[in-house]
Parts: sequence; structure tokens; C-alpha cells
Amino acid sequence: MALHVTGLSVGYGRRPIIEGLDIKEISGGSVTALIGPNAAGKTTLLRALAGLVPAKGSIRLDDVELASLSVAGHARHVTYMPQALPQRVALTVLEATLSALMSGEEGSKSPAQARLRALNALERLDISDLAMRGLDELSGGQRQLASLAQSIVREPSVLLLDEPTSALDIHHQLRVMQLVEELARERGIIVIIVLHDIAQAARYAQRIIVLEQGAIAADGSPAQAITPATLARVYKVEARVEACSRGFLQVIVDRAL
Ligand SMILES: Nc1ncnc2c1ncn2[C@@H]1O[C@H](COP(=O)(O)OP(=O)(O)OP(=O)(O)O)[C@@H](O)[C@H]1O
Repeated sequence: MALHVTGLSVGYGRRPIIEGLDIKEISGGSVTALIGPNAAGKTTLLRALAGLVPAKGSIRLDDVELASLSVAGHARHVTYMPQALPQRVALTVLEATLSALMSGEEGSKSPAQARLRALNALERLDISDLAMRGLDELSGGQRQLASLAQSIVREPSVLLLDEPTSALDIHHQLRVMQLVEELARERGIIVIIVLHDIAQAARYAQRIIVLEQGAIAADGSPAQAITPATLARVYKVEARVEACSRGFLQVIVDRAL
């Protein structure tokens, strides 16, 4: 499975944010991190891929033009987890996960099968103990994990995650990143994840796209995309990029330029 983006333009009102963007084929089975400074257009790009904002150009999943699908058809293929999570929902974590599952085609599954799948999603995120808790009584990090459960339970072809670890402690951050990598590998899905932590992007993503003012500033493996020159140009910081003893890239930021 592969995602093809060509000539994509997105704006708000008359203000263009992304213009004529081409992204080299994003293939399933691996994680692509989308990084870049504030207001670069990362969320706007994810929302366009999710069909939530009007966009010009072409977004194809294999041979299927996503814009030609119905809302339900689009949602069946693409799941988007937004940065801001709903505050007041009177459902338990399990109910919310089940309703996310039932709102897709999986509505045809038996209640017992659906329940098993929902419980499995909670277990993979290490939040089985939250199943019967109300969403409105969770901490920020717990809510983020519950929202992730709702995103992964649908088993979409394309999973778009907007800063899914921003509220999590380091254990849960790594757990989520490991899970995302496993899901991509096991199910061959396309995962695009917006991250601010560059080292985490380098550690868990096989490909990194650096966005700057709605355009691609770098695109490639972590070693190709994350260089001192790119960090200086895009993020305005003086930084060193070094491999640690295990071979993972580390970014050491010396000062803001
Ligand atoms: N609903 C909206 N209406 C008008 N302008 C918007 C809207 N959402 C975003 N923008 C503008 O679009 C630009 C890109 O915003 P976007 O949220 O895509 O950036 P981002 O890279 O995700 O930023 P951040 O890292 O700060 O979350 C910004 O200048 C922002 O002010």
C-alpha cells in the first residue's frame, strides 16, 4: 500500500498554507515522521490527508483518489488523531473505543468480537485498568492514550497522529512509539506522525519529512533529513547530530541562532 500526494494546495480562507506540495510515495509498513517548526503547516497537512479541510491536488491511496470516496469510505481508510482532544464525553474508555470501532465497517462484527478487539487495543497501550473509567475523569496523558486506543482499534490503512505523545511521561512516550512502529510493521499500514521531539523521530521513524512554511525542507532517512545545516536553516538553532553508542542519532542543541 502506498500514499501519493501531488500538487496539494491547502489554505484557510484566502490564505494559502501549503501550495503545490508533492510528496514522494509513502509506503506502508513503516513510520514517517513529520517535523518542523511551529506553524509550518504539519497539522494542516494531516487534516488535508484526513479529508477534513478542502484541498486541491491529488491524494491517492494506491489507485484510489481519496477525494472520490464518501465520508464513510474515507474514514474507513484513514484515521486521524488530532492534537486537541475532546474534553467532555460521557463514555467510559472501553465504550469510546468500542464506538470508534463500530462507527467503521467493523460495525458488522459481533459484539463479542468487537469487545475483544477494543480490549486488545487498551492492553497494547497498557491502559486495560482504565477500561471502565469515564473519559471525563482521566488525566491529560490518560486521555491521550484513550484517544490513541480509539485510533488504532479501527485498523485503518493510513494512521495519522498529531503529536500523540505530547502529554505522556517518558515510559508511555516510548511505549506508544514502539507500538506505532509494530503496528506499521505487522499490518503494513502507513503511519504519519507529527512530532516535536527530533531525537524520538530519528529513533522510531524510518523516514523523516521536514516541513517549513508549507514546503518540504528535507525528506529522507533520519541521517539524511536531520543535519546541522537543516536544523540551522529550519529551526534556527546551532546543533550537533551524533550517533550514540547504539547507533541512534542524537541531537545536541547548543544555542538558538
Ligand atoms: N483553522 C484555521 N484558520 C486559519 N488559519 C489557521 C487555522 N489553522 C491553522 N492556521 C494557520 O495555518 C498555519 C499552519 O498551522 P498548522 O497548525 O498547520 O501548523 P503546525 O506546523 O501544525 O504548527 P504547531 O507545531 O505549532 O502545531 C499557521 O500560520 C496557522 O496560524
